[in-house]
Order: sequence, then structure tokens, then C-alpha cells
Amino acid sequence: MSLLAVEDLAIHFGGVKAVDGVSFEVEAGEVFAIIGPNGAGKSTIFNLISRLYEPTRGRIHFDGADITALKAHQIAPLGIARTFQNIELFDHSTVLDNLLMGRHIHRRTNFVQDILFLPKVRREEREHRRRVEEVIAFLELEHYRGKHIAGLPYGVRKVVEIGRALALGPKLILLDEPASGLSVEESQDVAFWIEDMRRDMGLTVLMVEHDMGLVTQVSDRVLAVANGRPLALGTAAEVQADPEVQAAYLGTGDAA
Ligand SMILES: Nc1ncnc2c1ncn2[C@@H]1O[C@H](COP(=O)(O)OP(=O)(O)OP(=O)(O)O)[C@@H](O)[C@H]1O
Repeated sequence: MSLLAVEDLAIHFGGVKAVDGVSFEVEAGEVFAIIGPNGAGKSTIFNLISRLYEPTRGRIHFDGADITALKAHQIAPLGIARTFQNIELFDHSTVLDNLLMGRHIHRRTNFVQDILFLPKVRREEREHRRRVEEVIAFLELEHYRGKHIAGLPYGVRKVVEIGRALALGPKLILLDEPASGLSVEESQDVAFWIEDMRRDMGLTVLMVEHDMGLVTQVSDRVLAVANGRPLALGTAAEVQADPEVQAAYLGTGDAA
């Protein structure tokens, strides 16, 4: 059984059919990419899966459960973490604190226990820090641990956002354009991390990305969408060779 199944998903904003009948399944351990020209509906698909948007029709299943009617705050505890196209971090907090915030859904102590700093609280705190330090080591963020987000280069902030999603300890990570705005070297790092996430952490990755080099390097399967509609599904090479995909990209050259 697939880890994520999206069935006939649609959302219409007034007359705009942002997503209109998209179905796909992501297998556990797979790296699955969604590509498409600007305005194709890719981020909207992420917002539907994250339950930020209500679908006009369709169903979303995750790990055997129907999550279509869940609220956004119920998604992370199930094991779905995401990054955003426009980085959403706390600018005036440190890298460490931002990553620790990614752990808040696992907090099992209450306010009074926290104030008294009971042994249970200390144990939990140690566990959160241990997990966050693993993420810092994995993404090679040691140098930035105590630095405020606001003062960091764009490429590092993007990595911290991936880190915050990883700190949550998800089964599925949704990466919204992880390579956008990055240098060639930084994009290559992202490619290695995605491969390691799958191999070392057993993660399933669903990503939206324009950089076809990255998509080709890391994806098992690719879904191309345009105007909210699915165009082709297959390997990166198959999808890029599809005449409908090429026609959708005419003028942008993105998929070439
Ligand atoms: N909240 C909203 N209200 C109205 N229209 C929206 C909303 N969100 C998205 N849209 C519209 O839905 C369509 C798909 O947008 P979406 O951001 O999903 O595209 P995308 O494929 O992610 O594009 P890009 O690659 O440029 O990020 C666009 O026409 C967009 O204007």
C-alpha cells in the first residue's frame, strides 16, 4: 500500500481551477517530484495535502488513513512535515531554537510540569536536543547553531527550513522548491541530502521543483502538471520526453 494517495483532487478559487482532477500515489521510501510551469498548481497541491486548503473534491489518504477532513495542525503529528517556497522561519530566533520549535508537536509535558522543570521535562528536553543535534550534524549546520536566522545567507536559511521539517521526525517530507535561489553547489548539497534522507532516515520525499537537474538526479518518479491538470507520470526522462509536457513548457524552456 502506498504511503500517500491523492485521488481526483481539485480546488477551484472562483473561476480559477488551480487543481483539477489530480491523482497520484507515493510509495514508502520513494522520492517523488511534481513539476510544471509557473501557476500549474504545484504549491496548491502541497497546501491541500498539508490541509491548509479545503479541496473542492477528491480524497487524500496517508499511511492508511483518510486525512481529507483533518485540520492543518493534525497533519504534523501524523508524520508529514513540509517546507515552504518562501522560507517560513522565526527570523529573530537562533537556528537551534527554530529547530527545537520543529519538535514542539512531540511535547508531552504540560505547562505546570514545564515551570517546575520536573525530571520528566528535563528528560524530554534532552531527547528533543539530541534529535535536533542529529539534524544539525546531518545538514552540517554546526557553525550556525547559535546564529539568528535574520543574519544568515539565503542558502543557509533554506537548509534550516529543511532542518526544521526533519526535526519533527516525519515519515513524509514535502519540499516546496528546495533548490530555488540556490547556487549550483548548494543545489548539489540538497540533492545529496535528499538521497541521504531516503537512504539513512528511511524518509519518503515529495517535492515540487523547477530545477530539472535536481529532479532527474534524485527522483524515482515525476508527475508533470499544467493548468491544474496532470499531464504525465513516469521517470524524469519519460516525463521530459512526453509531447504534452514539452508543449506545456513551450516558451519557458524549463523542462528542457
Ligand atoms: N489562495 C488562492 N486564491 C486564489 N487563487 C489562487 C490561490 N492559490 C493559488 N491560486 C491560483 O492557483 C493557480 C496555481 O497556483 P500555484 O501557486 O499552485 O502554482 P505553482 O505551480 O506552485 O506555481 P509556481 O511554480 O509559480 O510556484 C494560480 O493561477 C494561482 O494564481
